[in-house]
Amino acid sequence: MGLPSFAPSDLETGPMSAVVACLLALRDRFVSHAGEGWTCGLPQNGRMHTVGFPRRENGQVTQNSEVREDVKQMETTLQKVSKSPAMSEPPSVISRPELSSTARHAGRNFHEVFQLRQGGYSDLPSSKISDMMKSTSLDNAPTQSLLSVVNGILDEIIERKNGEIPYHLAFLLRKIILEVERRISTQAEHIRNQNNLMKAREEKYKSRIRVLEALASGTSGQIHVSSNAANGKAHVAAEPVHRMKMEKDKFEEKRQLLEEDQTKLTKDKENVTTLTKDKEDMTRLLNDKEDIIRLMKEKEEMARLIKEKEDTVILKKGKDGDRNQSADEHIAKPIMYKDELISLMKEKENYKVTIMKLKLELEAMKSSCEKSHSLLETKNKDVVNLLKDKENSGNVISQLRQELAMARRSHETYIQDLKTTALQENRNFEQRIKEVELKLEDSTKRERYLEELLEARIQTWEQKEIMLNQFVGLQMQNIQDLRLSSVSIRHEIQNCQKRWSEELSGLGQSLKVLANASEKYHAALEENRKLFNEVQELKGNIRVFCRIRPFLPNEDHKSSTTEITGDNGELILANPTKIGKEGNKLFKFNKVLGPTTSQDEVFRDIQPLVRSVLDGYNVCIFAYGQTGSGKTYTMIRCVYCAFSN
Ligand SMILES: Nc1ncnc2c1ncn2[C@@H]1O[C@H](COP(=O)(O)OP(=O)(O)OP(=O)(O)O)[C@@H](O)[C@H]1O
Repeated sequence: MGLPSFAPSDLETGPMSAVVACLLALRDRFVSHAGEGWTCGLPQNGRMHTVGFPRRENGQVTQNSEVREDVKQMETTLQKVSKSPAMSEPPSVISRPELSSTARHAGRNFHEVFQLRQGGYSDLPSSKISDMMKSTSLDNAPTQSLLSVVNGILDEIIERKNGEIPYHLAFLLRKIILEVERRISTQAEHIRNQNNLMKAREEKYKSRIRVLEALASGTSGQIHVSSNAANGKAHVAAEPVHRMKMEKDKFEEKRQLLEEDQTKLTKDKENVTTLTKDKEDMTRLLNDKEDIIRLMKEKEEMARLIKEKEDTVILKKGKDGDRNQSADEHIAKPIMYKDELISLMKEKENYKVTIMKLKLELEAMKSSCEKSHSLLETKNKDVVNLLKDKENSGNVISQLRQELAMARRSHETYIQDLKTTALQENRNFEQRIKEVELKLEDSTKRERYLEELLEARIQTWEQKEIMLNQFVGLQMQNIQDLRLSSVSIRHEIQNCQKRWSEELSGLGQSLKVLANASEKYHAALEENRKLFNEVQELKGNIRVFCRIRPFLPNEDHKSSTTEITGDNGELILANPTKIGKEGNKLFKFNKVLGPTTSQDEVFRDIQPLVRSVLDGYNVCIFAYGQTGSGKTYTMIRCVYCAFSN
């Protein structure tokens, strides 16, 4: 049987699975040794058989095919266990309080049994080993104890010269190896989960840093808004307080998350410590294997010594042959040497077989050790990477803590500002409350005054309503009276209308009579006018009147004399200073108006001319005479009388 080969890619992608495969190969190797009928000897041709592990049932050994089925079943179970997330946590790190005491007790029992043993493992009673093989004992036993047990059993196998191994011990070895495989696979899964957790945590920290940056940039804006709000609008002041509470809650949540992360990191650190211990155990196992190799070398040395002894025996045999030829009394000695030789030959054969077997085991163990060593180196690198990740995480955490402290300081400053603003706002609120209370008192007083006024006005309006009702009643009565009177008036109007219509008809007839009379009057008037104008024409179109002004008070009455002879318009002027015709001059006019003629008499002569003007005739009147003779006096009077009439 050859050990499984591992590609570098396998080592990179799944070092834990490679370790599991290696241990499985080791297990199969041991099982194959044990499967050769309770005594695990090598065949004569030196080849290893892949024989399954036999089981004892009712004192009989079962067939190898059944054993192989069991082995396959166990391998399948092992794969399931290594892949199962429920089994990913090793029992050594179980933290449940109800199991911890039981686990400690079982682990102590296991350790006591396998460390404080008397003699070899094969000397232990099968009942005790079966007790130890119970799932609780193996599950709760420390890994170091398990490895030491494996080491002890391997030592015992090597020490046994014939390679025999008891069934129960081989089964125990197999179970322990399975348990170790399961733990290693669980650790691998755990490390993988830790890697994923670290990546997720890194993403979370990055997102938190972004959130903190956003908060740091948004906080100043909020302060600015709150300061603006504090200037005038008091009702907005409650909003910053609410926002402050929300910010505080957010910081509390972040703090809790950071504490949880710190706890998780502490757990990771503990897991890394456990892994480091496991690594140390594996290193110790490797050292033990090196001791095995050293023992193998010693065995080789021993074989060499046996060969030398054999050579010595052969030489002795040659000497004894010479002695047989020389003496008969020494017959018994060769027989004794022969028996000794036969036994030595048998022993030599056994040693040869053992040496061959050990050589093969040594080679297999060497290769497995090398692979285990490379796997351990890979694991060591993983552990180093994990430690580096842890350091980086620590740096990130310290950086985040610093940022958190800065954010906390800024938050405290912001809270302080908000408190100051809140105090100021409270003062403003108190002042406003006082003002509002004063206004409320004023409004209460005013309300009372208004209520009283309202009551008075209601009473007044009630009185007015009563009066109005009375007035309305009176008015209604008056309306009734008026209606009655209006009916009577209507009757009267109708009677009047009848009378008026009758009178109008009478007036119409009178008007017709008057119109006829008027027409006749106008006709007579026209005729009269014609006759008047004809009279005027007959009187003369050009008429000359002479008016004699009386002497004014400052004039001499004896300077001139006038004499009017009659109404025929003749006038004689007498000048006493002159004789003859020169002393009496006769003038003839249409009419002569004397000094005693009044203005009305003058107008009486002019009035027909005025009527002719109104009838449409052109008339011209002008005055002629000496300055101061009385022209203006006469004309003004005539015009005045004409317009006045
Ligand atoms: N018939 C009269 N009776 C009394 N007084 C008269 C009469 N006629 C004229 N007088 C008086 O004679 C005066 C002169 O009259 P009037 O001014 O009319 O003269 P006259 O001719 O218009 O003068 P003149 O050419 O300068 O304008 C006035 O004081 C006026 O009162």
